Amino acid sequence: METVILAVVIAVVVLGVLGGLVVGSRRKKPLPPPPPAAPDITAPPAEPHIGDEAETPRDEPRRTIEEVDLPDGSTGVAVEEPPVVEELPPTEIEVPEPTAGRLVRLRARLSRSQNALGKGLLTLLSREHLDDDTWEEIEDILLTADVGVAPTQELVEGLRERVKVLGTRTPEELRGLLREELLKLVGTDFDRTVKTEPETSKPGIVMVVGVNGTGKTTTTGKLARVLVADGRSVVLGAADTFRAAAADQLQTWGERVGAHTVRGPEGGDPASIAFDAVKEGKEIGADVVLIDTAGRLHTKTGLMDELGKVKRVVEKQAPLDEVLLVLDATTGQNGLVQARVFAEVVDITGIVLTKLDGTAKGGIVVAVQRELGVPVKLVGLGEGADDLAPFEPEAFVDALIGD
Ligand SMILES: Nc1nc2c(ncn2[C@@H]2O[C@H](COP(=O)(O)OP(=O)(O)OP(=O)(O)O)[C@@H](O)[C@H]2O)c(=O)[nH]1
Repeated sequence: METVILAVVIAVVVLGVLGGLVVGSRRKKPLPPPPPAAPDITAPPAEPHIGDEAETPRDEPRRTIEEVDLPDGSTGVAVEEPPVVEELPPTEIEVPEPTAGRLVRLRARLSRSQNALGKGLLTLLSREHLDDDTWEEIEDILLTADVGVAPTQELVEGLRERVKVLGTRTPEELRGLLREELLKLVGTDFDRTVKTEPETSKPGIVMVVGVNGTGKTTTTGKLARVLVADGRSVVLGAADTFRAAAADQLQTWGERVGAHTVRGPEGGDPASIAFDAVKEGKEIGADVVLIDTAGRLHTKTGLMDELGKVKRVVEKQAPLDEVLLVLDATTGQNGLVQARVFAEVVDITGIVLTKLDGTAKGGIVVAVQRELGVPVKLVGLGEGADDLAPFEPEAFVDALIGD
């Protein structure tokens, strides 16, 4: 019996020792490194290029928002916040520059472009002997500046007479003489205010006309700024339905100063848009309605008739206070022919000479007033928003002859 017990004990001890050895050796063995996880290879996303369409995944049919399961909060998956769409701030209303003294402010542009006229005349007049040749040169300078034949002769005669009476001349005296004679030509008696305050009831109605590309839309926009600067409220009528971008262009001008634009479909009837603009101006109690019309060649009878119709339709509601003819000063004498035809179709009451900053032909101011008997009321002296100035003869002549 004892032998059996002993044998069992020995067997247990031997088994225990063997088991311990095996476990111990397992503990000491370093574990082999785990096999590297198979890399999840996906093609790198290609950089999108400007104009690329965003692709929809091809294997997933499109789902509507109702079909998309929202993750329930219990899964612990972080729910991404929807992106916050920032509201665009409303277009900021600009405060246009005051209109008073704009021409003086823009004088440098005028003098730069008109230098040849004033400086040339002064140089010639300063010659010791003013012989016939010199007077002819003076005439040439005036004609080159598009003053026109009759006004040129008047000016030369006037100067000749006064220089003779004066005898010896100082530069200051000559400048004074020339200034007076030029002022006579430009005219100081015209009423150059843009009529926007009707005697009976509001609003004042202004229509802007002219051939293509003279600057009508730009001028209408700038004029809205002039009026807003003077404290008036404005409605714009985009009756240029011919040029696709014209209504947008006008509306942008309007938005900048808080003026509403009445517009219609592209290619629509300009007369009905003009009518609606005046109607709206009346309804909201605006001070002025400015109507921009499409550019048209004075030689196209059909288009000129259409312009007459726009005027007549507007006048069913109230008479027009101003019909402004926009002339591009760089076209010089060609503008006169246009002016004549436009004046026949719609009574022109004022002239806007644009692009005077880019031409030495400032004499056109004189010529066009003579041609129509209508004053230049505004001049465009650049592409900037406030580069439209009420025309002031003194400031204009001073810019021509310099200080
Ligand atoms: N330098 C200069 N450019 C001007 C002036 N006035 C207008 N322009 C430019 O002339 C170009 C034509 O102006 P718009 O106002 O589009 O001409 P538009 O008469 O309405 O043109 P249509 O509708 O096609 O007949 C634009 O580039 C204007 O910026 C100005 O006084 N000086």
